[in-house]
Amino acid sequence: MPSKEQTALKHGLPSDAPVVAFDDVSIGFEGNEVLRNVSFTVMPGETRILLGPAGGGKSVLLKLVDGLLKPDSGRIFVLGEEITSMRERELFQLRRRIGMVFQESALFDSINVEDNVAYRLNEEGVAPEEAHRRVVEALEFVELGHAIEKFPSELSGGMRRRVSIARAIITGPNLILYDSPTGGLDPITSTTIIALVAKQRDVSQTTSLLITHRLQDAFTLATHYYDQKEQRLEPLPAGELEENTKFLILNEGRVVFDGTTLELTHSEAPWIREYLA
Ligand SMILES: Nc1ncnc2c1ncn2[C@@H]1O[C@H](COP(=O)(O)OP(=O)(O)OP(=O)(O)O)[C@@H](O)[C@H]1O
Repeated sequence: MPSKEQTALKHGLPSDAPVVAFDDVSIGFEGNEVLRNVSFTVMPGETRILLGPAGGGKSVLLKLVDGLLKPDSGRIFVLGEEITSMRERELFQLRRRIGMVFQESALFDSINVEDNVAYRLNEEGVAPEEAHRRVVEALEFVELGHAIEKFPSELSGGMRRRVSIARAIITGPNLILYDSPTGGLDPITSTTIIALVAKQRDVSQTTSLLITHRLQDAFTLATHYYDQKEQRLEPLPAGELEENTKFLILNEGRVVFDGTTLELTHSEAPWIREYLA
């Protein structure tokens, strides 16, 4: 396992610098405040799981990280840069280092899997042979090498999610934002997607923020590691927790929990206990 310094170096950051930092961030729409005074940090190599009731502001938070929305107040730092005041051109550069897995996969139905996965490489003008090599590598990472010529309409929901993960990792991002990657999937297929999230965390040490509505997904990530040799999720020894996995829980736009798995499971706060019950 790489050291904290090695993981941070991979992100081009000093080891004590966060990959994402929110400082007193608020945003609202038409008079309704959606996030209120949100502050938290995500360190290099960390997988930060966002939980909370529907409408609590989780997707808005991810869009703020990607610079798709701007806060009304507060400051946001991503990969060492303050993005709050960035112009679109600078944001475009920064987004090249961020992979986004959107809700419902958001694939282009009129082009095949290869072209969907290669989309950002084509935008960047990467040579076709190089793009093909990287698409094959990304599809192999998500165990979908055989589907390269298929169209999205020919794929199952789980396969579509895997294609969207391949598309997000193709540029070798420093940060991945997963918006409900298991939403609408059955429990077995969800576990295959969570295994890929763990693989990115444990094999590539990529920092990520992940929204999920399934506590089961969250606790699987916190109690399992990706075994590269066996190519599957394995439980950590009894009593051990995955130390790079942390939680942020939002309720009605406020942070109601920010901490480790152990702190979460030992929380005495009535709202948290009820939420986890
Ligand atoms: N562009 C927008 N314009 C107006 N309101 C918005 C916009 N984006 C989000 N909202 C509102 O912000 C609130 C929070 O939405 P958000 O999608 O972030 O919640 P969430 O926690 O991700 O919910 P879910 O778990 O259902 O995905 C909702 O009331 C939503 O209607």
